[in-house]
Amino acid sequence: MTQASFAATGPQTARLAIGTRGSPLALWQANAVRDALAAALDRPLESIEIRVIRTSGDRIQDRALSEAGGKGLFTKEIEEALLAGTIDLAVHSAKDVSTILPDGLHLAGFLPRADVRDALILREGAGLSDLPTGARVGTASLRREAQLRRLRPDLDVSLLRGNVHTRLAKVREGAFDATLLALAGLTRLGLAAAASAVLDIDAFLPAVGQGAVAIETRKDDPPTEAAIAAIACRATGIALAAERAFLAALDGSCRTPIAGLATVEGDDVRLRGLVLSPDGRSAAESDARAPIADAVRLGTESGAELRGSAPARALGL
Ligand SMILES: NCc1[nH]cc(CCC(=O)O)c1CC(=O)O
Repeated sequence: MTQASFAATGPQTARLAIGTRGSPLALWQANAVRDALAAALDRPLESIEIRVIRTSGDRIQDRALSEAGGKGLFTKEIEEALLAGTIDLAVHSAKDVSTILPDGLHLAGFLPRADVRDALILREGAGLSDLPTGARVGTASLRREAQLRRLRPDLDVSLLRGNVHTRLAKVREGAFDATLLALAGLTRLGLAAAASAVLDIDAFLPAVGQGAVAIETRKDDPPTEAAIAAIACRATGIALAAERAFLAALDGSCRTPIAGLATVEGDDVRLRGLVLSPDGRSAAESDARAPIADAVRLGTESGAELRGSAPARALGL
C-alpha cells in the first residue's frame, strides 16, 4: 500500500502490507504484529496482508559470506520493498537489524520483549556442567562461541548453521552434543521444551536486540506510524535505543563478539555490555545506568568506554 491510498481511505480502512522473511520464526513474528495491529486498530485481520520476501541471507547460508555482508543480509530486500512502497511495514527479529538503516527508514516500534536469555540444548544432561571435556557444541554465533569458551575452554566449539529446526535436529541426531539458541525463538516455535537449561544473564549475556521484534517503517508515513504507536512497547523501545546505540559505538569490527542488554528499572535504564576475544580468554565489561531520557547517550558512552578500555584495545577494537 502506498501513502496515497491511506490519504484516500484513511488509516482505519486502508489495507496494510507487512513484509517478512519466510522462515517459521519470521512468520510467527509477522503474525504477532498483524494480530496486535488488528486488535489495537479494531480492524479485520484480512485488511492486514503478510508478504513473504526472500532475502540474500536466506539464499547465502555460508558463514564467511554472511559475515562479509553483515547483518543487513536478512533485511536488504525487505527494506527495498519498504522504500518502493510495496509494503508498509517490515517485521524483523531486532537482533538481525543492522544499526545503520537505509535513508528514509527507521524502527518505529517494538513488540513487548520476550525472554532475552539463551537456552542450552543438550543431547544428554540438564546443564553446561553435564557436558564432558571435548564435547562438541555447534553454533554460528561468535558471541555464543566466545562466551562458551570463556566458561568451558575444554569444549570443542564449531560451526553449526541453519534455522532453529535444523540445529535441533543436528543435536538430536548426534552430530553435535549441544547447541545454544535464543529461548525466545524456541518459545515462538512451540519448542521451549527442547531447552535443557536456560542460561543466566550474569553468566551468559544475550545479543543486542535478542527477544525483541522490531517494526521498520518509512519515515514519511504518518498513518502507518500512528498504527505502530498503538501497539509499540515503550520499555522495549527504551532498552533497544540504549542497546543499539551501544552496538553502533562498537561496530566496525563485525568479527568481534559483542553482547549487550538494557533493562528499564523504574525511571532508569541499565545497560550491561560485553566484548570478548573469539577464544573467550579476554573480555571487557560495562554496567551503567542513566535516566530513561538518556538511553541513547548511555549506549553511546558505554560503547565508547568499552572501546577505549585496555582489554578492548587488546582485542583490536
Ligand atoms: N540470528 C537468528 C535469530 N534471530 C532471532 C532469533 C531468535 C529470536 C530472538 O532473539 O528474538 C534467532 C535464532 C537464535 O539466535 O536462536
